[in-house]
Amino acid sequence: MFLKLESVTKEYQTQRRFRSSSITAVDTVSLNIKKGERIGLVGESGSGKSTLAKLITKFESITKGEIFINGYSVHNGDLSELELYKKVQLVFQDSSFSLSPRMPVKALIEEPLRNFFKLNKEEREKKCFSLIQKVGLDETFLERYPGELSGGQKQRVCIARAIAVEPELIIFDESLASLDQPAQMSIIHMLLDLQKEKGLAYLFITHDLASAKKLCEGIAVMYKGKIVEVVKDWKTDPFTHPYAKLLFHKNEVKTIFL
Ligand SMILES: Nc1ncnc2c1ncn2[C@@H]1O[C@H](COP(=O)(O)OP(=O)(O)OP(=O)(O)O)[C@@H](O)[C@H]1O
Repeated sequence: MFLKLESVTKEYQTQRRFRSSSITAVDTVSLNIKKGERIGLVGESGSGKSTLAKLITKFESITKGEIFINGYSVHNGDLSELELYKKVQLVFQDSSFSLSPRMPVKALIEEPLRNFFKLNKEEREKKCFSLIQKVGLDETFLERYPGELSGGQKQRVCIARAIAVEPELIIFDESLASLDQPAQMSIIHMLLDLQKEKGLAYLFITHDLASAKKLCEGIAVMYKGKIVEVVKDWKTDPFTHPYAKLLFHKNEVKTIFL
């Protein structure tokens, strides 16, 4: 098993007018993702999806439970930050804040290549060309600066940077939500091709079940901090939990009327 979540809980402490209370954002969640598996994580706003992504990538500390990558504990210090970063990449809804405005796209894509691989200048340039093409942009974009790109183009550069690391898992947290339908579809096709080529695993977080179904075979449904249902193949396995059924039904109705 590549990723294993065992009874993961995250509580946030809040302070209001001298009174402290806690919010359970993620509540005893267990989930497994195999190498090369594509899992959609769906659920309404506030159900704990982003918190779960932050726990897997150690952006947040865990309250209870444990997360394992290839059998190594993420929160108990078995993996260094660098090892974790090399294995798991996280792409946010608006990752453009991570793009330095003073660096051209080429330098931005070269950065992870320099950090993780021993390549000479020529090999690095070749890799940059191939990565920019993989995300559906042509090589002229390599000379541009982030400020000269549209939102969708910036997202593609962020995805190219994530792929450059050659991770085993990419977590997309509403990463395509700000893109129009054709741009979303073209990135989804690119991700499917890439998955076939490299055997990457994806955790695709969204509140839109329809887009999760386009990219993923498995769907995990989150509701009020808990994973209430996991179907390993949504084409054949029925949803049984009432909230998951409602979500699935809403999606069917939306598809019929579109
Ligand atoms: N830093 C924080 N401090 C306190 N509460 C938080 C914090 N971050 C998230 N929460 C709370 O945890 C719960 C889960 O939030 P989270 O962002 O994980 O939900 P989500 O499913 O990703 O929602 P969305 O789809 O709207 O992004 C929410 O009730 C939220 O208000």
